[in-house]
Amino acid sequence: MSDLIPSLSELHSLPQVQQPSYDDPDRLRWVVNSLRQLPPLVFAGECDELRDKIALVADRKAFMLQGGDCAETFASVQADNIKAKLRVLLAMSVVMTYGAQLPVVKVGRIAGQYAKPRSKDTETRDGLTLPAYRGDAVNGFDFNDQARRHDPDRLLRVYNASAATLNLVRAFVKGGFADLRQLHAWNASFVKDSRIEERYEQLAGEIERALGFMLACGVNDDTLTTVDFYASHEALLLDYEYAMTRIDSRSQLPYDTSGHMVWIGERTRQPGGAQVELLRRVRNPLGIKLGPTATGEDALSIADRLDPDREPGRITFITRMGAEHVREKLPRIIETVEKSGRKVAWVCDPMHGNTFETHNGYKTREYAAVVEELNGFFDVHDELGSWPGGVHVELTGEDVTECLGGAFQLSEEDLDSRYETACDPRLNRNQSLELAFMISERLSQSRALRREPVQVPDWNA
Ligand SMILES: O=C[C@H](O)[C@H](O)COP(=O)(O)O
Ligand SMILES: C=C(OP(=O)(O)O)C(=O)O
Repeated sequence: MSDLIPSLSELHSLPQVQQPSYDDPDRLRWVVNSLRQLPPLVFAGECDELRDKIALVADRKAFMLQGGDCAETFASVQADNIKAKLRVLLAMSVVMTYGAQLPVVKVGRIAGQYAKPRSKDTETRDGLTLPAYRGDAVNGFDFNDQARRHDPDRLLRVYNASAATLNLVRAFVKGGFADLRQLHAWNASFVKDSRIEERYEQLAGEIERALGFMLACGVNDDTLTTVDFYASHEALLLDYEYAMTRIDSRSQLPYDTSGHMVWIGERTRQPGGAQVELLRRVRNPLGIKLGPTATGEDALSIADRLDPDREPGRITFITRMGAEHVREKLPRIIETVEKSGRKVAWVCDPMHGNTFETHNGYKTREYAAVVEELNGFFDVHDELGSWPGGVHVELTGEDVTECLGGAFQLSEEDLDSRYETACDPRLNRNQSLELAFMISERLSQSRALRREPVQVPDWNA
């Protein structure tokens, strides 16, 4: 492609984990070449714009909300589903922006989140062992031989599903759906728990009055009617991410055009590994997951590899320690990184360290543990004087029953009624909104602790 990017065979010669094993290399080659002919899904300039916004997060001037499905599926690429996800993310961001008086950078786990790293390569049911489901990008969810085969043609379906999703997302966020005057409409048939509903309706009413005042004063610009929304996913599959990497015609630099922001997972963040080798060459803003076994030195060594020039907004550390470990493990990591002089965005993923299996066999998370990890995250940052820059959550706009607790006190027995995730349990729309109120309170406290005046960054500066 260019000497700025290693060839696919060079990439595959590096240590790598969590990759599919395809049985037809010719077909894979054909798929990769076909993908390389297709237009980029996102534009380099949009990735730069997001990097600038994340730089504001690292600089304490904004908060980041990153959320969406654990695993998107081809079957769920439907208008209602995408709209519901967007609606919950927009409602959460309004709650946080208004409550904490801080701009919120909105990033979906969307339009590309189709590949999953797994703990085990296989799954056994009733004595039959088959390859584990690795996301629709790799194989099918159904438990039979044919579905579980790793099929390279699925990468083309990922491209098409991502393009269709992005197209609708762009239309929604720029075409009137995200108009702040629609706040009540986003809520129609939404929050059903009376406590949260009351809070949301009260907040929407206050914002409506404030907007009315602004409009009466003659303030009427795009910021009230449209939002900037970005797409992100885990850059897990080397073949796909390589095929989507393009040289930007403006800067002559490579960008992974499969999403605005891509992240490296907890299982694939080896500094000498293939994912890091590819992503260190592309210009996108990058997320790096850090679990409870990560040290401050690990964090620094991967950051040095991915971002030797310490470019503002390039690195977001997404910490997912688990509620049990966050207060013990996180401080050392933050201290080591901050002492090095690096400025990164610190984002809390309160989901991935808090997964367990119930007696009735469901993989789940307790809403209380999610809140507890977030409280630990805020407490640690408040104590160290660093900035709790964002949250990364697995959620859906539907009323699923996948995580326990929350406003409706979902119990293990309730999981049976709407457990629909293809991989890990997601917060439903009520739990998500409830979490947004909790975050907005903690954010206000963090800002008050620092006695920071309200600052409105100039996104376009
Ligand atoms: O989303 C993260 C991982 O893909 C997921 O937690 C792995 O789940 P597993 O342990 O069931 O394989
Ligand atoms: C796999 C994921 O997380 P982690 O790498 O932190 O386990 C994920 O966010 O989908």
